[in-house]
Amino acid sequence: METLKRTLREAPIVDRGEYQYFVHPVTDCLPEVQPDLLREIATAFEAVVDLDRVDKIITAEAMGVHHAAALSMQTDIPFVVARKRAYGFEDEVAVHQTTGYAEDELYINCIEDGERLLFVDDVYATGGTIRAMCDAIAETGGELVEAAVVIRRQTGEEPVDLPIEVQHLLEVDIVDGEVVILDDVTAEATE
Ligand SMILES: O=P(O)(O)OC[C@H]1O[C@H](OP(=O)(O)OP(=O)(O)O)[C@H](O)[C@@H]1O
Ligand SMILES: Nc1nc2[nH]cnc2c(=O)[nH]1
Repeated sequence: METLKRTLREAPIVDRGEYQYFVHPVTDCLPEVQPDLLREIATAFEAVVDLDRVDKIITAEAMGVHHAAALSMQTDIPFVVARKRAYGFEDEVAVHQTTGYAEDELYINCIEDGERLLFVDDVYATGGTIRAMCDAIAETGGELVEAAVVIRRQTGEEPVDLPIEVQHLLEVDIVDGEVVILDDVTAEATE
């Protein structure tokens, strides 16, 4: 995780209302996304998730998509995206997403009954997005068996209760205007 850690420590911080927000290729596709960073992350996901029991990867638009695509290419497991746009397919399930700074509607399509799913995302902060995804996935007929994010972002508040353990690759906080790495859970698994 050396590239990820180095680039996070260098990440610009912007204010989003009360919320301090780091800007990084993992979470914003800015500055530019380097292919070696995507590979590093996909390889680390392979090390911390039991992929043998996963039929399909699911992610949330927009900033989970590049991670799901990289992991899909590396594992040959297909992926779908919970989109911010409704398609109106018969089995579409709506997700009401609440984060620390916004609310949105997402829509899940194209999950088959009994499919075992891995939820992948860029970051987990309040847990609002994962909570909403868990509830909605339960309505699709699919089974959420694994969940993993690149970055666990501390917010100073307890995250919401979740029905599944969420793996993360790095845990970070923002202290005095800089990203601080609190935990690298992949250190033993990948190095
Ligand atoms: O744990 P939470 O507080 O729910 O925050 C995490 C969510 O916030 C971001 O999505 P956002 O809604 O900002 O949309 P984006 O992916 O389009 O940036 C991120 O991609 C996660 O999905
Ligand atoms: N880009 C970005 N997304 C977030 N989602 C939750 N916290 C953050 C953050 O600090 N930066």
